[in-house]
Amino acid sequence: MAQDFAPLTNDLILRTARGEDVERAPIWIMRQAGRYLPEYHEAKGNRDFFECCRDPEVASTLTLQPIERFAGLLDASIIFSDILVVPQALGMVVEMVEKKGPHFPDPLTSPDDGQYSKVLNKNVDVAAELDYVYKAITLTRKKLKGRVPLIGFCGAPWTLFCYMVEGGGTKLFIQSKKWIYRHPEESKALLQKISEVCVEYLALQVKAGAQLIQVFDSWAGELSPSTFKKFSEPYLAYISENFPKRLAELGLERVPMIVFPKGANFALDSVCNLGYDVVGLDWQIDPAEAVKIRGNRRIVFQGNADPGVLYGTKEAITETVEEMVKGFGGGKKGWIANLGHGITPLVNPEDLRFYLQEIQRLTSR
Ligand SMILES: Cc1c2[nH]c(c1CCC(=O)O)Cc1[nH]c(c(CCC(=O)O)c1C)Cc1[nH]c(c(CCC(=O)O)c1C)Cc1[nH]c(c(C)c1CCC(=O)O)C2
Repeated sequence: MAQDFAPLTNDLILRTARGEDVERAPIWIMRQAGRYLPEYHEAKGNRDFFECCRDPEVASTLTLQPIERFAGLLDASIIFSDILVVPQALGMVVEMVEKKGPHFPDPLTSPDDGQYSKVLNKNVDVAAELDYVYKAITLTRKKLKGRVPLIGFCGAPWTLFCYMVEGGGTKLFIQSKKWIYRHPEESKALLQKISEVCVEYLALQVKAGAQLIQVFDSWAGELSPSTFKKFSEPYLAYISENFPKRLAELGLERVPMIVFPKGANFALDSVCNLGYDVVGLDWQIDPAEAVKIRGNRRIVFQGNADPGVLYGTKEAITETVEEMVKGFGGGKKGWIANLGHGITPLVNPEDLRFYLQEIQRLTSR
């Protein structure tokens, strides 16, 4: 490692991800830095969202906010960035529209569209295009001073593909479905291109200081069992196979890999064979059922309470945590506590604190 970072004083999530027995389940929360925190709005001010991602000082400040607010209750940090920086690196314009979400003014409309071949043939300099992310990671590692490990991430090829063809969020996935059912080969070529960029991007995040990585397949649940096998799984497998190889080429040690194929519980059995150390679960699967499907495979689960429970009473939170802890077998092995998806806006941060405390209390026994 080129950088000289302080040694970790909490490596619980790394030991858990490697399948070791642990004293309690490690905890982190997807989207733990973000809009539910008043200090996020304060630090962001009226800066543009991607401007915050591109400014290492701001991005590292935002990454540290939940770690500072919930000191002793979070066992990992995740770099403040977005999955859509990869489409930007591929040459697409992406804007974040206040209160609306991401918008691509010029999405990929069809294989004959000039944009498609431009993106497909672009020689992406992943080191240069996303240099600001690596700088943010290195600065964050310095500021963390070894308190907790830092997670790097990217979007899964299928999820990024959806954004690139839809031009933003969607409920119907009309364009994505047109692409895969009318232009399967051209879709696969684009998915492959995205996968290659993701491998390099993740490896360079590790070089900069990321200590584990997560691949977010937020739209996996829009596919059928058959199309998930064709348009998502092969590319998730490409990443899990080639990312460690790329690390080795760069002289870097292997780091744990997490995959989160949201909504794809129908494919959990085969997702457990994709080559990832950790599989993220959403709240639509019973932990005990997931544990049964896992069998004796050396896979660690991550998740999975309904993020909506944080709008509930303390009693509802405690009951949910009790069920989750029991379902995952107590938390001494094989489980990283989280929510089943990102924390949502308007959650009271103190209710998140109670959720974290309850997990710690019920897994420390
Ligand atoms: C699908 C997706 C995106 N981005 C991401 C995903 C995968 C996870 C998931 O499924 O939720 C991942 C992401 N986005 C963000 C992070 C930062 C790190 C963290 O988890 O704390 C991470 C890991 C910051 C963000 N990314 C975004 C914000 C909000 C920006 C703002 O309005 O201030 C933050 C803090 C904006 C964003 N970015 C994206 C959308 C759809 C939106 C708008 C809607 C929303 O906020 O949920 C794309």
